[in-house]
Formats: sequence, C-alpha cells, structure tokens
Amino acid sequence: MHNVIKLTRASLSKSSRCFSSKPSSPPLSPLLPFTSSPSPLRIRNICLIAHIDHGKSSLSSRLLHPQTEAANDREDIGLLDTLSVEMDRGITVKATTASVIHTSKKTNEIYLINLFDSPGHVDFSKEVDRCLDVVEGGVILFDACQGVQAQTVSVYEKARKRGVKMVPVLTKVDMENSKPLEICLSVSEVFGEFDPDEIVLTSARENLGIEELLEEIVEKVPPPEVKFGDGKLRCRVVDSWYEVQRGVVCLLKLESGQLKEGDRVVVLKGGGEEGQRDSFSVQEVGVMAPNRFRTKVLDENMMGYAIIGMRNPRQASPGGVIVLHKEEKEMEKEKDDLFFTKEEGEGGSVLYASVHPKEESGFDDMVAAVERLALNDLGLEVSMQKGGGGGGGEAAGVGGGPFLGPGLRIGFQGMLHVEIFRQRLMDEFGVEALVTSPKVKYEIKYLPSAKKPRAEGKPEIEIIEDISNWPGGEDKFEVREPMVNCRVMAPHEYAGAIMELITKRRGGSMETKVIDDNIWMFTARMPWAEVVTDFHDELKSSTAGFASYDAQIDEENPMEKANLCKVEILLNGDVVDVLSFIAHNDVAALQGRSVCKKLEEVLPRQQFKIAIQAKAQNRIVARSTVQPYRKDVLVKSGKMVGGGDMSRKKKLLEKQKAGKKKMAGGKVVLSQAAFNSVITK
Ligand SMILES: Nc1nc2c(ncn2[C@@H]2O[C@H](COP(=O)(O)OP(=O)(O)OP(=O)(O)O)[C@@H](O)[C@H]2O)c(=O)[nH]1
Repeated sequence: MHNVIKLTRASLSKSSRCFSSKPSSPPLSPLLPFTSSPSPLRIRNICLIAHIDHGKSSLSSRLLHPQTEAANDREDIGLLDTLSVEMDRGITVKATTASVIHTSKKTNEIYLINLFDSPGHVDFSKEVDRCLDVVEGGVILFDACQGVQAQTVSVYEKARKRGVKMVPVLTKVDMENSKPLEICLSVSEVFGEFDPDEIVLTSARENLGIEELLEEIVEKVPPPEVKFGDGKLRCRVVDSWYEVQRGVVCLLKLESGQLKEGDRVVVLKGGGEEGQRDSFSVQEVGVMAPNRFRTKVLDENMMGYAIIGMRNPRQASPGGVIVLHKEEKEMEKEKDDLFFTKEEGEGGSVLYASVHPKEESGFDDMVAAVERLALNDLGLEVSMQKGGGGGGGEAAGVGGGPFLGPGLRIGFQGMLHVEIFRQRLMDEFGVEALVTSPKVKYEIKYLPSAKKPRAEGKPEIEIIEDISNWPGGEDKFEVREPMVNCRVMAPHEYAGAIMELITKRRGGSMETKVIDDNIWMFTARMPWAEVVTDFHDELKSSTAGFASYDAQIDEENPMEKANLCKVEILLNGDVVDVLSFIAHNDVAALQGRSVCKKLEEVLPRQQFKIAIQAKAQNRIVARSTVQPYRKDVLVKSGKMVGGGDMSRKKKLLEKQKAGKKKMAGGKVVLSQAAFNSVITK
C-alpha cells in the first residue's frame, strides 16, 4: 500500500500530523544534467483537472514550491497564473506547464514531472483537451467542501475517453467546513472507480499532502510510451506564444529524437508544401520550471520550450510538428500520422461576433494583436481574408455599417471567453475593441417558394453565423438551432427552481439522478442560445449559489428545428444588424421591448433625438426614445436673451429647431454597453 493517508475518522481528526510538512524534492538547478536527458521511465506527464476554483493553480504552485525562488509560505503565490487577466480575476484561462523534480522516498529515484495547470471554466475547455492530449496522467481534484460538481464530471469523462490514468485528490481539507470523509465516499460512489482510501487529502494553503501526492503520481501514472524507435526528431507543438524580444516561443513535446540548439528545423503543418517551408535555426531550448530554464538540449519524451527565431505567429500554431530540416522529405510522408491535434481554424467555435477597433484608424493594429492572441488562444476562430481590406493592411475585415468601422468576424467558446478576449487585447496589446453581441450559428433550410424561387446555384441549406445574412421576408425557410446537453448539480431542495428554469429556457428530455443524500443531478437537452448568455447567473441566483452547470454540444444530434425569428433593432429608422438578434417567436416582442428599454438607458445622448424601435415578424413591437440634450437658447451668460422681445425669442427657438432637424441624420455612437444590452435581453 502506498503512503496515502488512510481515510478514517481518527486519521482525519489528526490530519495535520499525518501529512508531511514539505516535499523533499531538491531545487531544480543542481539537477540540470538530469533535466536534459532523463530516462523516459522516470518522466511523468500530468494535468491537473477539476471544476472551477477547486484549487488546481494553488496545488500546482505548491507542487512547484520547493524549486522556485518564491520562498513564500503561502500557496496562492499564483506561480502559473501569470497573465494579468488571470491575476485580476483569480481564474485560470490559459493552461500552463512546469516541470517538477521529485526524488521518490520509496525508490530513491529522481523523477521529472511535467505538469499542466488547466483552466476550470467550461469556456476554456479547449485548453483542457489540449493538455489531456499530451499527458498520460490526470490529477483530478475535488474541493473538500463542495465535492463533485458538474464540470468535474465533464473533465473526468474527457480524461477517461483518452485513457488518461487518474489520481484522485481532495483539496482544501484545512477549511473549517470541509467534509473529507463524506466527499470521499460521494466521489467513490459517483465515479465507481476511486477507492475512498486512495484519495489523497491535500491543502495547498497548509502545505499538506504534497509529498504523498508526488509519490502517488510517480507510482500510478505510467511513463510516456516510446512511439517511434528510429531516433528521428518529431516535436509536437503543444502551445506557443509571442514575445516582443524573442518572437514566437513554442512549448513542445518531443515524441521522438533530440532537439539541440543550433539544429535547423521546419514546422510541418497542414497547409505548407515540402521545399516551400521556411527553415529556422534553434536558438534556445529548455524546460519550464515554471520560468524558462535553459538546458540546450531536449530529449525524447521531454516537454520544454524552444525559441527558433520565428516572427510570424501563424507558422507555429498548436497542432504543428517540428522536424529536422534535413529530414523534412522523409517526415512529409508520415504527415498524416503526425498531426496529433486539430489545426487552427478548426476551433469548433460556438459563438460568433464581430470585433471592431474603438477608433477606425486602429484596424491594422487590432488585426496584428488578434493574430498574436489567436496563437495563444486555441478557442478563438479568426477569419483573416487576404486582400485590400478595411484598414488597408493584409487582412480584410467585415464592414461595420454606418455605426462601426471595419472589423473581424471571430468565433468564441462562450461569454466569459469574449470578455477575457477583450481584456487580453487591452492588457497585453493596448488595443481597445468593441465586440458586438455574440450569436450562435443557425442552419437555414430554404423551402420551395412560388413568390421567390431560389436562385440557380444557391444552396438549399445555409449556415448563418452573421445575422445580417438572415433570409428576407419573401423567403420561405425553416430554422434549426444548435443544441447542448446540459448538466446541473445542486442540493435537492432546489429541484423545483432548477426544473422551472430549464423549462423556461426551452429545455427538454429532462432527467434527474440522485448523486448522494444531498446532491441531485439534472440533465436536459437545451438550445445553446438559451444557455450561453445568462443561464448561469439565473441558475446561481435561484439556488443561492449552490448549483454548478456544464454544457457540451450534442455531438450526435447537434441541431434542432425551432420557431425563431429575427428581431431587428432600428435607430432613427435604420436597421442596425449589430444590435439585432434572434428570438423564439413566443418571446420576440417581449425581448424586443426589453432591448429597446436597455438601449434607451445606455445609448449616449446626442444633440438630436434617437428613436429606437424593435421589429419582429414584419411589425414594430417596441419603441423608445433617447431625448436630445436640450440647450436653453433663451439664456445667455445667465441672462434672458431679448428681454421682453417675443419675436427675437421665437426666432431663436425656430433656429434651434431647424438645426436639430438638420442633425437628425447624425451618427449614433455605439458603445460596448449597447452590445451588452442585447446579450442579456
Ligand atoms: N483554504 C484553502 N483555500 C484554498 C486552497 N487551495 C485553494 N484555495 C483557494 O480557493 C480559491 C481557488 O483556488 P485556485 O487555485 O485559483 O483554483 P483553480 O481550480 O485553479 O481555479 P480555476 O483555474 O480558475 O478553475 C482561491 O481563493 C484559493 O486561495 C486550500 O488548500 N485551502
């Protein structure tokens, strides 16, 4: 039996004595020679997975703690959450990796553990997929107070599907309201594969159970498989990011061979052809610990970084494979087997919006920033078309109509992803962007119509992710919308509220499962458009914050027919597509009214009146007005103009009226707040 704490009430009550106080791993620097050529048998690749906020980053930092210079006794030093958006919001949005050296007390062997700290929020689950694709082990965390949550089940399923060996861990056992025994029993019951005795009890805050966890990892997780026995270089690009000084930095997993500084390499990617690819000279390689630690060589099965003098971010997107230039021809033949992950552009986005620079002149800068950000954010799907374009640069944007400058169409993974994107553009590149209210994509099936027959060559079925392409009034058509399988977990006393909410949001095929004495799980098939916006907020408020949810695209049956219509928003009589939205026929008028009301509150007042209208199914369903600034032309420097001269006063008022009439065609300024009003409806 390994040295995992035996889970008994007695052991729990004296838990602090059961845990060793600090891991005994030595600092990284004396082990430099080892890090450059470890035996694959002593490498472990793992990913920490869990529901949001269950303590992945804190535990990762604690695992790294002995070898970092941050000799700080607190766990929340956030060693791996380094983006400013992560520090600001206290969440992980980007999976990060670091290598930990661990000397096993049992075998006295030194191990190199490459760990990924993955994000917990469902919007960043592409990051979790990317990590699970390159590891053999997953440390699955359960919060000792909250236990199994909806996203835990989903990450467990992802890991199970990939055959990743899981090490179960309870976190935050130091908390006063923690219920380790209860939660361990519940975990074992829900997943049916973890023995409660095997679950490692940890506290990143109190530095408990860390040594035991490291021992469990080296004991349970298998070493990486040796896939190619020919010693030729094949490096998988796991991640990459752009640094102003050094250009593109790639995070690599060496599937085979050895990568040395000075090697000449090429990146095989789907698009490039043999002989046409740029070759690069490897300038620096090393491991992440968690900062860059130069080793000059990376060996088979290691994970580390490489700087190869690349400046164009598009050349090294995740999914590519780095091979030696002299072996390019040979590797070209294996190309199809070498592409391990999806290529850029196949992000499977679920929400689409157009993104515009706040100042029209900033389009080219925005394009460059988005391009760099997309390298590092797998969930983004950017359509960059070559050619003239709105800003005169390389990328052609989408037109913003009379209200916005040129922009880019971008696919996102969810609403939080949109927010994080905007903030990262600002924090990391100083670019302020406006993101229109994101929409899901719809499938339009055109039906035969005598009034407006389909033009020759036009497809019967169209996918629409930009609602300015929504069919016109004369077209006969059916709409299908994307569906998700939604899972909600909450204490059973909220069952009524949860069922009501799911029904209100057009959920169907609802099922309920009892997880333990307290928690029930609700599953339902729901329209994605109903879930992606504020479902989470409403769920939290109707369950006093206790419910957790997770939604996955229904792969088997992704679209379903629905009675939907476009609600057009008009400003001073002009249809503004970037504010228009799609609604179910039953609530179109209601939502139109709500958006008009909200726009009235957020549209900045002008010198002229702004008439806001909502139009659905060929009729105006709502209207409201933003009143203009009213300047009292009869008062000048605090004094009444013209004294008792009525004709002078009349003249001034008429002049003002004429001026306003002239300005009525003025430009309404759209702010981010205006787009947000459409999101929440
Ligand atoms: N008391 C206590 N609090 C902890 C412990 N570990 C983490 N926390 C707190 O729990 C919160 C979430 O911790 P994180 O480590 O950011 O959780 P996470 O799973 O990485 O979060 P995401 O990556 O955003 O999903 C923070 O406020 C931590 O300070 C622990 O062992 N004990």
